[in-house]
Amino acid sequence: MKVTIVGAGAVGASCAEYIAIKDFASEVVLLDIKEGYAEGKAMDLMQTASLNGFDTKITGTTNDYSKTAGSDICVITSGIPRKPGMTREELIGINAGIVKTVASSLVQHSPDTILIVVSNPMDTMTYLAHKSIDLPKHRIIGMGGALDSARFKYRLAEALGAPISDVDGMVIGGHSDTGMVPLTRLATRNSVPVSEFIDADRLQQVLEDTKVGGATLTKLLGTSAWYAPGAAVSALVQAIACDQHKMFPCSALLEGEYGLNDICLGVPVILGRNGIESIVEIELDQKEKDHLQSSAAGVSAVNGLLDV
Ligand SMILES: NC(=O)c1ccc[n+]([C@@H]2O[C@H](COP(=O)([O-])OP(=O)(O)OC[C@H]3O[C@@H](n4cnc5c(N)ncnc54)[C@H](O)[C@@H]3O)[C@@H](O)[C@H]2O)c1
Ligand SMILES: O=C(O)C[C@H](O)C(=O)O
Repeated sequence: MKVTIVGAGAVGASCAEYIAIKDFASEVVLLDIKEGYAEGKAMDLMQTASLNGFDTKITGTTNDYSKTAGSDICVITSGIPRKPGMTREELIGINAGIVKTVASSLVQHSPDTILIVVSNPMDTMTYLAHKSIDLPKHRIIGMGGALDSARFKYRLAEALGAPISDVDGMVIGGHSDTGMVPLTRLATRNSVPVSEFIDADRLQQVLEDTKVGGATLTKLLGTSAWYAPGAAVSALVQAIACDQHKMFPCSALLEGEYGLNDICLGVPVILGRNGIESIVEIELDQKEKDHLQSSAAGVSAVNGLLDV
């Protein structure tokens, strides 16, 4: 199993580290445009192998796509992160050009790959990948919902005073400060609705904190987060590589599902060796449907800024 990660920055390197520690891939290639950077990150990570007990071979390259040839899975994390006070959508001007070029270079060398898009604004960058390269729709996946759901579970556990392993919950919709749809109605503690443990106001606070999870960290760190994003990407890569058929909310190209068309948006999908094995259509109540529709409208408006 060969995995390429483009962008050896904070998220790309974190993702490579988690993949290596889980030890399911034979090879991880890090590629970056900055001279020597990916080579340095790869060497540093390889010097953790004997300490962390993994056999995954990590190599780095400065923009040489021939080294990525034959990758089973490619991850795009290249591009700029936001600074405090910015939205993800403001990154479109620089990141669209980067994602378009990187995606087509990757597919040129790995025509059978499954592509995971991470760069922001992620739903729009995933849509751009669909529009600009020739891969079947189940092989282009945007990562956002897995991260947002992990943050939702963190906030739920905090509010409930429960261990995180006790709680379950999912965030669908756009990966943006306003577009996320945390499904509070369906969140549980050991199968019991969380509304049995906390009141509506506290649950609303959990929802609001979840939606601004990325912005909160950006304010604290001065740049956007990388540990949980890297872990979330590595979970998707593992689900595909190991054909786990696990369900994650991912940004998928919708063709009628949830009443939406010609848009990439976070919905529950089953991930396996073919990428998106299926899109799961869950029954939403009217309020959730309305939130998903307005989230889609927001993403569509940003997609409209693309030159595709
Ligand atoms: N989808 C998500 O949930 C999620 C989570 C975290 C970060 N992100 C996004 O991921 C992106 C990366 O974030 P980061 O914190 O790792 O940033 P970073 O600045 O640490 O790393 C980005 C790397 O991309 C490289 N790069 C830029 N242009 C390139 C090109 N054309 N080819 C190859 N490499 C190139 C840079 O040299 C840099 O090393 C940002 O757009 C950020 O918003 C998304
Ligand atoms: O918040 C960001 O800009 C980065 C990423 O999308 C995140 O949610 O951490």
